[in-house]
Amino acid sequence: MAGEPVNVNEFQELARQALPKMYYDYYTGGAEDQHTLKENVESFRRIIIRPRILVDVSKIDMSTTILGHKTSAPIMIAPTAMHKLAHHEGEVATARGAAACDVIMGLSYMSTCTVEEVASSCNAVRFFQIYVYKRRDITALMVHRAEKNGFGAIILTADTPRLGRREADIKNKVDVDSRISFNNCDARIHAITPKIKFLEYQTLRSCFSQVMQTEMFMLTDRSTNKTLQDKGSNIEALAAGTFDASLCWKDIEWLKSITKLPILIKGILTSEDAIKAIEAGVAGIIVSNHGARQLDYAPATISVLEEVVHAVQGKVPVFYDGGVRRGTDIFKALALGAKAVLIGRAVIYGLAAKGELGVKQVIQMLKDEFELTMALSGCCSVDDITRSHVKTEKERFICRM
Ligand SMILES: Cc1cc2nc3c(=O)[nH]c(=O)nc-3n(C[C@H](O)[C@H](O)[C@H](O)COP(=O)(O)O)c2cc1C
Ligand SMILES: CC(C)CC(=O)C(=O)O
Repeated sequence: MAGEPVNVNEFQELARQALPKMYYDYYTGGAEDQHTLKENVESFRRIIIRPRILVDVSKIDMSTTILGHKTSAPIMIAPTAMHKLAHHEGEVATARGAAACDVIMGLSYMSTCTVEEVASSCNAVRFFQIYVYKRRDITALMVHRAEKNGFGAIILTADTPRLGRREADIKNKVDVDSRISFNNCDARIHAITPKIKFLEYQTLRSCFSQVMQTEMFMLTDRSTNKTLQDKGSNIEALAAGTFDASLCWKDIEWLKSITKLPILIKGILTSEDAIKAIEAGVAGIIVSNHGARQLDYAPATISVLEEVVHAVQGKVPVFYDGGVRRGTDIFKALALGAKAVLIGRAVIYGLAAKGELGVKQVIQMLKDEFELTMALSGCCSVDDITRSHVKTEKERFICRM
Protein backbone atom coordinates (compact mmCIF):
# COMPACT_ATOMS: atom_id res chain seq x y z
CA MET A 1 0.00 0.00 0.00
CA ALA A 2 1.39 3.39 -0.99
CA GLY A 3 1.44 6.15 1.66
CA GLU A 4 -0.31 6.32 5.00
CA PRO A 5 -3.50 4.33 5.60
CA VAL A 6 -6.61 6.40 4.96
CA ASN A 7 -9.26 4.02 6.29
CA VAL A 8 -9.74 1.05 8.60
CA ASN A 9 -9.48 -1.46 5.75
CA GLU A 10 -6.01 -0.16 4.96
CA PHE A 11 -5.07 -0.56 8.62
CA GLN A 12 -6.29 -4.14 8.38
CA GLU A 13 -3.88 -4.73 5.50
CA LEU A 14 -1.01 -3.27 7.57
CA ALA A 15 -2.00 -5.57 10.44
CA ARG A 16 -1.98 -8.54 8.08
CA GLN A 17 1.57 -7.68 7.05
CA ALA A 18 2.71 -7.14 10.65
CA LEU A 19 1.29 -10.25 12.31
CA PRO A 20 2.09 -13.96 12.19
CA LYS A 21 -0.70 -15.66 10.24
CA MET A 22 -1.92 -17.53 13.33
CA TYR A 23 -2.62 -14.31 15.22
CA TYR A 24 -3.98 -12.43 12.23
CA ASP A 25 -6.44 -15.28 11.68
CA TYR A 26 -7.38 -15.26 15.38
CA TYR A 27 -8.12 -11.53 15.31
CA THR A 28 -10.02 -11.40 12.04
CA GLY A 29 -11.86 -14.70 12.13
CA GLY A 30 -15.46 -15.55 12.88
CA ALA A 31 -17.38 -18.73 13.64
CA GLU A 32 -17.88 -21.62 11.19
CA ASP A 33 -19.09 -20.44 7.73
CA GLN A 34 -18.44 -16.85 8.82
CA HIS A 35 -21.85 -15.93 7.46
CA THR A 36 -22.58 -13.59 10.36
CA LEU A 37 -19.08 -12.15 10.10
CA LYS A 38 -19.77 -10.97 6.55
CA GLU A 39 -23.28 -9.84 7.44
CA ASN A 40 -22.03 -7.71 10.34
CA VAL A 41 -20.28 -5.48 7.79
CA GLU A 42 -22.59 -5.94 4.80
CA SER A 43 -25.76 -5.10 6.72
CA PHE A 44 -24.44 -1.61 7.36
CA ARG A 45 -24.04 -1.15 3.61
CA ARG A 46 -27.74 -1.85 3.07
CA ILE A 47 -28.79 1.00 5.33
CA ILE A 48 -28.87 4.37 3.64
CA ILE A 49 -28.55 7.79 5.19
CA ARG A 50 -31.20 10.48 4.60
CA PRO A 51 -29.25 13.75 4.80
CA ARG A 52 -30.77 17.17 5.52
CA ILE A 53 -29.40 20.25 3.81
CA LEU A 54 -29.06 23.92 4.61
CA VAL A 55 -28.45 23.35 8.30
CA ASP A 56 -25.72 25.44 9.93
CA VAL A 57 -23.07 22.79 10.55
CA SER A 58 -20.14 25.13 11.07
CA LYS A 59 -19.79 23.72 14.60
CA ILE A 60 -20.16 20.00 15.24
CA ASP A 61 -20.20 18.57 18.75
CA MET A 62 -19.68 14.80 18.85
CA SER A 63 -19.42 14.57 22.62
CA THR A 64 -21.75 12.50 24.76
CA THR A 65 -22.05 11.11 28.28
CA ILE A 66 -21.73 7.40 29.03
CA LEU A 67 -22.78 6.22 32.51
CA GLY A 68 -21.99 9.70 33.77
CA HIS A 69 -18.60 9.92 32.04
CA LYS A 70 -18.21 12.70 29.51
CA THR A 71 -16.50 11.47 26.37
CA SER A 72 -15.40 13.16 23.16
CA ALA A 73 -17.47 10.92 20.88
CA PRO A 74 -19.95 8.04 21.11
CA ILE A 75 -17.11 5.57 20.68
CA MET A 76 -15.65 3.05 23.13
CA ILE A 77 -12.92 0.46 22.74
CA ALA A 78 -14.51 -3.00 22.81
CA PRO A 79 -12.88 -5.48 25.17
CA THR A 80 -10.76 -7.81 23.08
CA ALA A 81 -8.35 -10.42 24.36
CA MET A 82 -4.56 -10.56 24.35
CA HIS A 83 -3.30 -7.33 22.85
CA LYS A 84 0.32 -8.36 23.35
CA LEU A 85 -0.13 -10.79 20.49
CA ALA A 86 -0.64 -7.70 18.34
CA HIS A 87 1.96 -5.40 19.91
CA HIS A 88 4.49 -5.85 22.71
CA GLU A 89 3.00 -3.02 24.78
CA GLY A 90 -0.41 -4.69 24.71
CA GLU A 91 -3.44 -3.13 26.40
CA VAL A 92 -1.34 -0.32 27.90
CA ALA A 93 -0.76 1.00 24.37
CA THR A 94 -4.46 0.63 23.56
CA ALA A 95 -5.52 2.45 26.72
CA ARG A 96 -3.09 5.29 26.00
CA GLY A 97 -4.51 5.57 22.48
CA ALA A 98 -8.00 5.75 23.98
CA ALA A 99 -6.90 8.40 26.50
CA ALA A 100 -5.32 10.50 23.75
CA CYS A 101 -8.64 10.49 21.87
CA ASP A 102 -10.70 10.92 25.03
CA VAL A 103 -12.78 7.78 24.57
CA ILE A 104 -13.56 4.98 27.02
CA MET A 105 -11.31 1.92 27.16
CA GLY A 106 -12.93 -1.51 27.56
CA LEU A 107 -10.39 -3.92 29.05
CA SER A 108 -10.82 -7.65 28.50
CA TYR A 109 -10.69 -10.14 31.34
CA MET A 110 -8.33 -12.08 29.06
CA SER A 111 -5.91 -9.20 28.73
CA THR A 112 -2.17 -9.54 28.59
CA CYS A 113 -1.55 -6.44 30.75
CA THR A 114 -2.98 -6.35 34.26
CA VAL A 115 -5.72 -4.02 35.43
CA GLU A 116 -3.07 -2.34 37.60
CA GLU A 117 -0.75 -1.74 34.64
CA VAL A 118 -3.54 -0.33 32.52
CA ALA A 119 -4.85 1.84 35.37
CA SER A 120 -1.45 3.37 36.06
CA SER A 121 -0.57 3.89 32.40
CA CYS A 122 -2.94 6.75 31.58
CA ASN A 123 -6.10 8.56 32.63
CA ALA A 124 -8.51 6.89 30.21
CA VAL A 125 -11.93 6.15 31.65
CA ARG A 126 -11.90 2.36 31.88
CA PHE A 127 -14.58 -0.31 31.97
CA PHE A 128 -13.63 -3.88 32.86
CA GLN A 129 -15.14 -6.83 31.00
CA ILE A 130 -15.53 -10.15 32.77
CA TYR A 131 -16.05 -13.75 31.90
CA VAL A 132 -17.36 -15.74 34.82
CA TYR A 133 -15.09 -18.60 35.68
CA LYS A 134 -16.16 -21.89 37.20
CA ARG A 135 -13.88 -20.64 39.95
CA ARG A 136 -16.10 -17.76 41.05
CA ASP A 137 -13.46 -16.70 43.60
CA ILE A 138 -11.14 -15.81 40.71
CA THR A 139 -13.78 -13.72 38.97
CA ALA A 140 -14.73 -11.99 42.23
CA LEU A 141 -11.10 -11.09 42.85
CA MET A 142 -10.75 -9.71 39.33
CA VAL A 143 -13.84 -7.55 39.86
CA HIS A 144 -12.43 -6.23 43.14
CA ARG A 145 -9.11 -5.44 41.53
CA ALA A 146 -10.89 -3.49 38.80
CA GLU A 147 -12.94 -1.63 41.38
CA LYS A 148 -9.84 -0.82 43.43
CA ASN A 149 -8.08 0.46 40.33
CA GLY A 150 -10.70 2.99 39.38
CA PHE A 151 -12.56 1.15 36.64
CA GLY A 152 -15.96 2.76 36.07
CA ALA A 153 -18.14 -0.23 35.14
CA ILE A 154 -18.21 -3.98 34.80
CA ILE A 155 -19.13 -5.43 31.41
CA LEU A 156 -20.52 -8.91 31.85
CA THR A 157 -20.06 -10.87 28.63
CA ALA A 158 -22.99 -13.23 28.52
CA ASP A 159 -22.74 -14.84 25.09
CA THR A 160 -19.85 -17.18 25.78
CA PRO A 161 -20.87 -20.25 27.80
CA ARG A 162 -18.60 -21.99 25.32
CA LEU A 163 -16.35 -20.58 22.68
CA GLY A 164 -17.63 -20.49 19.09
CA ARG A 165 -16.05 -22.79 16.56
CA ARG A 166 -13.40 -20.76 14.76
CA GLU A 167 -12.04 -23.03 12.13
CA ALA A 168 -8.89 -21.10 11.30
CA ASP A 169 -7.89 -21.32 14.97
CA ILE A 170 -8.53 -25.04 14.96
CA LYS A 171 -6.43 -25.54 11.84
CA ASN A 172 -3.66 -23.28 13.11
CA LYS A 173 -3.81 -24.92 16.56
CA VAL A 174 -3.73 -21.35 17.79
CA ASP A 175 -1.37 -21.02 20.69
CA VAL A 176 -0.16 -18.26 22.95
CA ASP A 177 3.46 -17.30 23.20
CA SER A 178 4.71 -18.55 26.58
CA ARG A 179 6.26 -15.14 27.33
CA ILE A 180 2.87 -13.50 27.20
CA SER A 181 0.23 -15.57 28.99
CA PHE A 182 -2.92 -14.14 30.50
CA ASN A 183 -1.11 -11.88 32.94
CA ASN A 184 -4.26 -10.32 34.21
CA CYS A 185 -5.54 -13.52 35.74
CA ASP A 186 -2.07 -14.74 36.55
CA ALA A 187 -1.44 -11.93 39.01
CA ARG A 188 -4.45 -12.93 41.06
CA ILE A 189 -3.22 -16.50 41.30
CA HIS A 190 -0.40 -15.39 43.47
CA ALA A 191 -2.91 -14.01 45.92
CA ILE A 192 -4.74 -17.31 46.32
CA THR A 193 -2.19 -20.01 45.69
CA PRO A 194 -3.44 -22.68 48.11
CA LYS A 195 -5.95 -24.01 45.67
CA ILE A 196 -3.43 -24.52 42.92
CA LYS A 197 -0.89 -26.58 44.79
CA PHE A 198 -1.10 -29.35 42.26
CA LEU A 199 1.32 -27.72 39.89
CA GLU A 200 3.05 -31.00 39.44
CA TYR A 201 1.64 -30.70 35.96
CA GLN A 202 4.20 -28.09 35.10
CA THR A 203 5.54 -30.37 32.43
CA LEU A 204 2.55 -29.43 30.33
CA ARG A 205 3.49 -27.09 27.56
CA SER A 206 3.89 -23.75 29.28
CA CYS A 207 1.75 -21.82 26.86
CA PHE A 208 -0.75 -20.50 29.33
CA SER A 209 -0.43 -19.04 32.76
CA GLN A 210 -0.29 -21.45 35.64
CA VAL A 211 -3.95 -21.67 36.44
CA MET A 212 -4.78 -22.15 32.82
CA GLN A 213 -2.36 -25.00 32.60
CA THR A 214 -3.78 -26.55 35.70
CA GLU A 215 -7.29 -26.34 34.46
CA MET A 216 -6.30 -27.53 31.04
CA PHE A 217 -4.75 -30.59 32.58
CA MET A 218 -8.19 -31.57 33.67
CA LEU A 219 -9.06 -31.73 30.01
CA THR A 220 -6.32 -34.18 29.30
CA ASP A 221 -7.34 -37.24 27.42
CA ARG A 222 -5.87 -39.84 29.79
CA SER A 223 -5.87 -42.61 27.22
CA THR A 224 -3.52 -40.79 24.87
CA ASN A 225 -2.03 -38.49 27.48
CA LYS A 226 -2.52 -35.63 25.06
CA THR A 227 -3.99 -32.33 26.11
CA LEU A 228 -6.87 -31.01 24.07
CA GLN A 229 -4.76 -28.26 22.68
CA ASP A 230 -2.90 -30.78 20.55
CA LYS A 231 -6.15 -31.39 18.76
CA GLY A 232 -7.17 -27.85 17.90
CA SER A 233 -7.54 -24.36 19.28
CA ASN A 234 -5.76 -23.80 22.58
CA ILE A 235 -8.01 -20.83 23.20
CA GLU A 236 -11.11 -22.95 22.85
CA ALA A 237 -9.63 -25.49 25.28
CA LEU A 238 -8.86 -22.70 27.71
CA ALA A 239 -12.43 -21.42 27.61
CA ALA A 240 -13.84 -24.92 27.98
CA GLY A 241 -11.70 -25.48 31.04
CA THR A 242 -12.35 -22.20 32.79
CA PHE A 243 -15.63 -20.51 31.74
CA ASP A 244 -18.76 -21.32 33.70
CA ALA A 245 -21.31 -22.65 31.22
CA SER A 246 -23.93 -22.78 33.96
CA LEU A 247 -24.03 -18.98 34.25
CA CYS A 248 -27.61 -17.72 34.12
CA TRP A 249 -29.83 -14.72 34.87
CA LYS A 250 -29.89 -15.24 38.64
CA ASP A 251 -26.10 -14.85 38.70
CA ILE A 252 -26.45 -11.15 37.98
CA GLU A 253 -27.69 -10.93 41.55
CA TRP A 254 -24.41 -12.54 42.64
CA LEU A 255 -22.43 -10.05 40.56
CA LYS A 256 -24.36 -7.15 42.05
CA SER A 257 -23.61 -8.51 45.52
CA ILE A 258 -19.85 -8.34 44.97
CA THR A 259 -19.57 -4.92 43.31
CA LYS A 260 -21.03 -1.45 43.53
CA LEU A 261 -19.99 -0.68 39.96
CA PRO A 262 -22.68 -0.37 37.30
CA ILE A 263 -23.06 -3.54 35.25
CA LEU A 264 -23.40 -3.57 31.47
CA ILE A 265 -24.50 -6.83 29.92
CA LYS A 266 -22.86 -7.68 26.60
CA GLY A 267 -24.27 -10.10 24.04
CA ILE A 268 -27.99 -9.22 23.89
CA LEU A 269 -29.60 -9.90 20.49
CA THR A 270 -33.32 -10.19 21.26
CA SER A 271 -36.09 -8.15 22.86
CA GLU A 272 -36.81 -11.07 25.21
CA ASP A 273 -33.32 -10.98 26.68
CA ALA A 274 -33.31 -7.18 26.78
CA ILE A 275 -36.38 -7.26 29.02
CA LYS A 276 -34.79 -9.90 31.27
CA ALA A 277 -31.64 -7.80 31.53
CA ILE A 278 -33.61 -4.79 32.70
CA GLU A 279 -35.50 -6.91 35.21
CA ALA A 280 -32.13 -8.16 36.47
CA GLY A 281 -31.12 -4.55 37.13
CA VAL A 282 -28.31 -3.89 34.68
CA ALA A 283 -27.20 -0.32 34.05
CA GLY A 284 -26.94 -0.78 30.30
CA ILE A 285 -27.10 -3.22 27.44
CA ILE A 286 -24.55 -3.94 24.75
CA VAL A 287 -26.18 -5.33 21.63
CA SER A 288 -23.47 -7.63 20.30
CA ASN A 289 -22.87 -10.92 18.57
CA HIS A 290 -19.27 -10.96 19.79
CA GLY A 291 -17.92 -9.85 16.43
CA ALA A 292 -19.59 -12.93 14.86
CA ARG A 293 -17.17 -15.23 16.69
CA GLN A 294 -19.76 -17.17 18.65
CA LEU A 295 -22.95 -18.39 16.95
CA ASP A 296 -22.80 -18.37 13.18
CA TYR A 297 -26.15 -17.44 11.57
CA ALA A 298 -26.94 -15.25 14.54
CA PRO A 299 -28.26 -11.99 13.13
CA ALA A 300 -25.98 -9.21 12.02
CA THR A 301 -25.92 -6.99 15.08
CA ILE A 302 -27.17 -3.87 13.33
CA SER A 303 -30.26 -5.77 12.13
CA VAL A 304 -31.49 -6.32 15.72
CA LEU A 305 -30.44 -3.07 17.35
CA GLU A 306 -33.82 -1.44 16.90
CA GLU A 307 -35.71 -4.43 18.29
CA VAL A 308 -33.68 -4.17 21.48
CA VAL A 309 -34.00 -0.39 21.66
CA HIS A 310 -37.79 -0.68 21.44
CA ALA A 311 -37.90 -3.33 24.17
CA VAL A 312 -35.73 -1.24 26.48
CA GLN A 313 -38.04 1.81 26.20
CA GLY A 314 -35.27 4.18 27.26
CA LYS A 315 -34.93 2.58 30.71
CA VAL A 316 -31.18 2.05 30.29
CA PRO A 317 -28.71 3.08 27.59
CA VAL A 318 -28.24 0.66 24.71
CA PHE A 319 -24.77 0.31 23.22
CA TYR A 320 -23.81 -1.36 19.98
CA ASP A 321 -20.93 -3.38 18.58
CA GLY A 322 -20.15 -5.43 15.48
CA GLY A 323 -18.80 -4.53 12.06
CA VAL A 324 -18.10 -0.86 12.68
CA ARG A 325 -15.46 0.16 10.15
CA ARG A 326 -16.64 3.64 9.11
CA GLY A 327 -17.92 6.85 10.65
CA THR A 328 -21.11 6.30 8.65
CA ASP A 329 -21.59 3.01 10.57
CA ILE A 330 -21.44 4.92 13.85
CA PHE A 331 -24.00 7.40 12.54
CA LYS A 332 -26.35 4.59 11.45
CA ALA A 333 -26.11 2.83 14.81
CA LEU A 334 -26.92 6.07 16.63
CA ALA A 335 -29.84 6.76 14.30
CA LEU A 336 -31.21 3.32 15.18
CA GLY A 337 -31.05 4.11 18.87
CA ALA A 338 -27.56 3.29 20.16
CA LYS A 339 -26.05 5.60 22.75
CA ALA A 340 -22.53 4.72 21.56
CA VAL A 341 -20.65 2.04 19.65
CA LEU A 342 -17.78 -0.21 20.68
CA ILE A 343 -14.94 -0.85 18.26
CA GLY A 344 -13.25 -4.26 18.27
CA ARG A 345 -11.10 -5.37 15.37
CA ALA A 346 -10.45 -1.91 13.90
CA VAL A 347 -8.59 -0.96 17.09
CA ILE A 348 -6.57 -4.18 17.03
CA TYR A 349 -5.57 -3.44 13.44
CA GLY A 350 -4.27 -0.04 14.51
CA LEU A 351 -2.43 -1.58 17.44
CA ALA A 352 -0.83 -4.29 15.31
CA ALA A 353 0.21 -1.80 12.63
CA LYS A 354 1.65 0.96 14.79
CA GLY A 355 1.10 0.35 18.50
CA GLU A 356 -0.32 3.24 20.54
CA LEU A 357 -0.04 5.59 17.55
CA GLY A 358 -2.04 3.20 15.40
CA VAL A 359 -4.81 2.95 17.99
CA LYS A 360 -4.92 6.72 18.14
CA GLN A 361 -5.00 7.04 14.36
CA VAL A 362 -7.79 4.50 13.96
CA ILE A 363 -9.98 6.15 16.58
CA GLN A 364 -9.23 9.61 15.21
CA MET A 365 -10.04 8.40 11.70
CA LEU A 366 -13.41 7.06 12.85
CA LYS A 367 -14.09 10.27 14.76
CA ASP A 368 -13.23 12.38 11.70
CA GLU A 369 -15.43 10.26 9.45
CA PHE A 370 -18.27 10.42 11.96
CA GLU A 371 -17.95 14.19 12.28
CA LEU A 372 -18.04 14.60 8.50
CA THR A 373 -21.10 12.31 8.29
CA MET A 374 -22.85 14.47 10.87
CA ALA A 375 -22.01 17.63 8.93
CA LEU A 376 -23.14 16.22 5.59
CA SER A 377 -26.36 14.92 7.16
CA GLY A 378 -27.24 18.20 8.83
CA CYS A 379 -26.60 17.13 12.46
CA CYS A 380 -24.68 19.40 14.83
CA SER A 381 -24.85 17.22 17.93
CA VAL A 382 -25.42 13.54 18.61
CA ASP A 383 -28.94 14.38 19.84
CA ASP A 384 -29.72 15.71 16.36
CA ILE A 385 -29.24 12.23 14.90
CA THR A 386 -32.70 10.70 14.69
CA ARG A 387 -34.43 7.63 13.31
CA SER A 388 -35.53 9.62 10.28
CA HIS A 389 -31.90 10.01 9.20
CA VAL A 390 -31.69 6.40 8.01
CA LYS A 391 -33.69 3.99 5.93
CA THR A 392 -33.22 0.26 6.45
CA GLU A 393 -33.35 -2.27 3.66
CA LYS A 394 -36.79 -3.40 4.82
CA GLU A 395 -38.15 0.14 4.66
CA ARG A 396 -36.71 0.62 1.21
CA PHE A 397 -38.33 -2.63 0.12
CA ILE A 398 -41.74 -1.55 1.50
CA CYS A 399 -41.42 1.78 -0.35
CA ARG A 400 -40.89 -0.10 -3.60
CA MET A 401 -44.04 -2.20 -3.13
C1 LIG B 1 -9.77 -10.95 18.65
C2 LIG B 1 -11.01 -10.68 19.44
C3 LIG B 1 -10.99 -10.95 20.80
C4 LIG B 1 -12.13 -10.69 21.55
N1 LIG B 1 -12.07 -10.88 22.89
C5 LIG B 1 -13.14 -10.57 23.64
C6 LIG B 1 -13.06 -10.67 25.04
O1 LIG B 1 -12.04 -11.03 25.62
N2 LIG B 1 -14.17 -10.36 25.75
C7 LIG B 1 -15.34 -9.95 25.15
O2 LIG B 1 -16.33 -9.69 25.82
N3 LIG B 1 -15.42 -9.81 23.81
C8 LIG B 1 -14.35 -10.10 23.06
N4 LIG B 1 -14.41 -9.93 21.71
C9 LIG B 1 -15.64 -9.33 21.11
C10 LIG B 1 -15.56 -7.80 21.08
O3 LIG B 1 -15.71 -7.27 22.37
C11 LIG B 1 -16.66 -7.18 20.21
O4 LIG B 1 -17.89 -7.69 20.58
C12 LIG B 1 -16.42 -7.40 18.72
O5 LIG B 1 -15.06 -7.38 18.40
C13 LIG B 1 -17.14 -6.32 17.90
O6 LIG B 1 -17.05 -6.57 16.54
P1 LIG B 1 -15.94 -5.89 15.58
O7 LIG B 1 -14.67 -6.60 15.84
O8 LIG B 1 -16.49 -6.13 14.23
O9 LIG B 1 -15.86 -4.42 15.94
C14 LIG B 1 -13.30 -10.20 20.93
C15 LIG B 1 -13.30 -9.92 19.56
C16 LIG B 1 -12.16 -10.14 18.82
C17 LIG B 1 -12.18 -9.81 17.35
C1 LIG C 1 -9.64 -15.62 24.97
C2 LIG C 1 -11.01 -15.60 24.33
C3 LIG C 1 -12.01 -16.27 25.18
C4 LIG C 1 -11.38 -14.18 24.02
C5 LIG C 1 -12.61 -14.00 23.18
O1 LIG C 1 -13.64 -13.67 23.67
C6 LIG C 1 -12.57 -14.18 21.76
O2 LIG C 1 -11.54 -14.61 21.22
O3 LIG C 1 -13.59 -13.91 21.10
